[in-house]
Amino acid sequence: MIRPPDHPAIPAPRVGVLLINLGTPDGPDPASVKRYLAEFLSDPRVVEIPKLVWQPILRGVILTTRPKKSAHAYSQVWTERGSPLAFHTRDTAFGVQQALGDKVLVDWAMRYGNPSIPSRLAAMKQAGCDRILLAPLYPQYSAATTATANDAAFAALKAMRWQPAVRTLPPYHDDPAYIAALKGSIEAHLSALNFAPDALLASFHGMPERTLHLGDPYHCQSVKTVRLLREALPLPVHMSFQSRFGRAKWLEPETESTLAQMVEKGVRNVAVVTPGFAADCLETLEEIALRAKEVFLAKGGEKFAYLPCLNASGEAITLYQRLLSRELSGWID
Ligand SMILES: C=CC1=C(C)c2cc3[nH]c(cc4nc(cc5[nH]c(cc1n2)c(C)c5CCC(=O)O)C(CCC(=O)O)=C4C)c(C)c3C=C
Ligand SMILES: [Fe+2]
Ligand SMILES: [Fe+2]
Repeated sequence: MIRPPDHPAIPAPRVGVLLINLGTPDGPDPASVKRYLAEFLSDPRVVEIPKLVWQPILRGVILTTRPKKSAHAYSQVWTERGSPLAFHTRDTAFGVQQALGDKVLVDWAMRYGNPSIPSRLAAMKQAGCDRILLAPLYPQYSAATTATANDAAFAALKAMRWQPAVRTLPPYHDDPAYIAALKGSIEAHLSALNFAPDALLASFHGMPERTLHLGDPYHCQSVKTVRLLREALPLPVHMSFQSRFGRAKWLEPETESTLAQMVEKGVRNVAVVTPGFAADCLETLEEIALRAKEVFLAKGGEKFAYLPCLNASGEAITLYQRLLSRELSGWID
C-alpha cells in the first residue's frame, strides 16, 4: 500500500499481554519507601476513607513514621536483583513470553512505582499492539488489587487517540489450573523438607472486614481457594489473613494468632503457604518466613517451613499459559 510521505508510521498489528502486579519501592531506603507508600496509600481503592480525612493522617503520621520501619523490613528481603516482587514478576513475564511464543508480546508493569502501567502500555502500543490483554496477577478479585490495576490501565487509555482493544483477565481463584499449580508446587516443596508438617496454613493478605459487607468478593474467593486446596491435599489445611494495617477491624482469623492457636491444639510442625500472592514479596518473605516463624517457635512450635509462591516456576508458567490462552481466544489461533 502506498502512503503519503507525511503519513504517521503504522507498525504491524500485534497482540499484547500485560502482566500487572502490585508494585514495590525502587530501593530499600526510607525515601524510596516513602514515595511508594505515598502513591499506594493515596489510592482510594486501597484506603476507603474520604480524602479530606485520610490525607492529613497519611501525610502527618504514616509517612513520617512508617517508611523507616518498612525500609528496614525491605532491606531484609532485598536481593542483588532488587525487590523480590519485581524480579519474580519480570521472570514470570519472560517465562510466559517463551511459552506463548512470537504470536504475542508479553510485558509486565506495576500498579504503584515502576515500571508503571501507562509507560508499558505506551511501549506496547509503540510496538504495534492493537489488542491487549490486561492480566492483574491476583487469583482472588479485590477492588484494592484487581480493580485498581484495571482502573490505572483504563486511565492510561483515556489519553490515547488510537486506543488498543482491551480484555481483562478474570479472577482465577477456583480455576482447576490454579488449584493444580498450587498442589504441584506445594507437594514439590513439601517433599524437599526434612520434616513432615502436621498441618498446612494458607495465609492470605487481609482486607478491612467492611469490604466484605460492601460486596467485595475477596473473602469468599479466598475461602473457596482453601476449600479446593483441602480437597486436593492429603494434610489438614488451616486458613488465616495477614498484614493488618490501621485501626479498623480486618478479616479474621489473623495469621500470627492462628499459628499460636495451632500450637495450642497440638500442631508442632507447620508449613505455611500464601496462595493469594503470585510472587514472593515483603509480605511473604519478611512477615511470614521471618516474623511469623519466630512467633510460632516462641509459642512452642518445633518446625516451621515457608513454602514459596508460584513465582516463575514451571507450575506458574503452565498455569498462566492456560489462563491467558483461553482469554486470548479469537485473538490468536
Ligand atoms: C489499607 C491498606 C492495605 C490494603 C487494603 C492492602 C491490600 C492488599 N495488598 C496486597 C498485596 C501486597 N501488599 C503489599 C504491601 C503492603 N500492603 C499495605 C497495605 C495494604 N494492602 C502496605 C502499607 C504495604 C507496604 C509494606 C509496608 O509498609 O508494610 C505487598 C508487597 C509489596 C512489596 O514491595 O513486596 C503485596 C504483594 C493484596 C493482595 C491486598 C488485597 C487483597
Ligand atoms: Fe498490601
Ligand atoms: Fe465470604
